[in-house]
Amino acid sequence: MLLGCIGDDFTGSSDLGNTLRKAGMRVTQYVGVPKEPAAPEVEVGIVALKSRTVPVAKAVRLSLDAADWLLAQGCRQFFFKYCSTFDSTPEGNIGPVIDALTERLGADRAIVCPAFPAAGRTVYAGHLFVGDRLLSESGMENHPLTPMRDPDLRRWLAPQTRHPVGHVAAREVFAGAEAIAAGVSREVAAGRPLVVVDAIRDEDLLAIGRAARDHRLLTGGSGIALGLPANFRDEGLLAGVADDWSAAGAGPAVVLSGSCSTMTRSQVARYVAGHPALEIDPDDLADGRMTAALAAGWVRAHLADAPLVYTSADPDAVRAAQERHGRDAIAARIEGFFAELAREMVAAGVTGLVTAGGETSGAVVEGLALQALEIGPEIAPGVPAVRASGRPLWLALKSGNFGDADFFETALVALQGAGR
Ligand SMILES: Nc1ncnc2c1ncn2[C@@H]1O[C@H](COP(=O)(O)OP(=O)(O)OP(=O)(O)O)[C@@H](O)[C@H]1O
Ligand SMILES: O=C(O)[C@@H](O)C(=O)CO
Repeated sequence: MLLGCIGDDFTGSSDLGNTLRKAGMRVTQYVGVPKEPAAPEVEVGIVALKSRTVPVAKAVRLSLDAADWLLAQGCRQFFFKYCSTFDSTPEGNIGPVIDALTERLGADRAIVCPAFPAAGRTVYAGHLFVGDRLLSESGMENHPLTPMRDPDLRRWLAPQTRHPVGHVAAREVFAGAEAIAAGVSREVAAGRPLVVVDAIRDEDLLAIGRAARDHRLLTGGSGIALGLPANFRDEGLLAGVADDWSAAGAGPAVVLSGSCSTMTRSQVARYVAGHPALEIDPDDLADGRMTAALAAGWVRAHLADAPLVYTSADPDAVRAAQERHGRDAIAARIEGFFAELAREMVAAGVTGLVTAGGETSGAVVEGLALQALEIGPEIAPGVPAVRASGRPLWLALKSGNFGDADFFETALVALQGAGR
């Protein structure tokens, strides 16, 4: 294994896997820290954690366990993947995890760059933009768990870390890899080892990747991984990605959506117009009127038409459900429902699963006790098809904000083949 990655959620981890596979590396995503060594052909191992919004100490412990396993696999470079919208609070978890990883890995510097231009996330003058809006005016200021109220990454990260935060500005990035490397070294020499680096185009990310050739640790969104495979290729270390994806699952497929993001809700609305769909009311789950067994019966009756089961709802409905049942309690109930439903579906012969939402996808993948996912071809920016190792199951784990309105249909074609 050459590159060891730690992802703070499941969909984000497959987003990173997508970038690295497209650039020519053999990628496996692990569901939590594996107990066994990796297969010898794996060039990139991504340990996917559910650590974005857990208490700081737990996020640090999980991330260090992942780092130890990746160290044992012989990785020479490490990557901490967080969200391209820098989802965190003044307490963490991005800063504390970077601090802990720099120490454990003996890294004297860590680039901080959530830019992902293909998804509209850019960093300029140390500020994070979503499309043409500052992060703090993009809707992310209302995020239920990690409201992002300051777009200045240097200011947002400062209270989260023990280290001063530096900056390499766009004009240095535009000057290319050497200028970026010099800029980072200047910041480190000045006592600012966590360095926010501007990036607004893929070519900036490629240059950052070249500049970071010898960095022990990088941190960011999937974007700055774009330039890393070329470094390994230059050294003749890559075997090339096997092109064996044609064997996608021929069995039935199901879409499960627990994401309530604006994009997912428009995807649900589009899909409902042409497919059987079952909307789950959280109140019914809470009082037992709806169960995974009942929903599974409905799904089995519609299996030929790739049915959708969803709890996706607008912010007012979500807020009301949270007030009635408690935010964490209702989330746990819904996630448990999807996990059990997925188990029933796989037992019923489903070979394709599309899941929407990071927490939802994490619950499903953990509920199915999948241990490793091979990263396959891209379905949409940030979303690859993945195959469960050793099982006849193909999945698409979609982050809340990713994909266009037709995403579910597009994903089913990718998972089941063009013949569906
Ligand atoms: N109708 C609802 N009412 C209350 N909570 C809900 C409802 N539907 C889903 N949830 C919960 O909201 C959370 C949605 O988070 P999830 O990570 O799955 O989606 P997301 O935040 O849109 O995606 P991402 O993290 O990839 O951006 C889950 O914990 C889910 O259980
Ligand atoms: O970086 C992103 O935006 C995604 O991979 C993600 O982590 C969303 O949860």
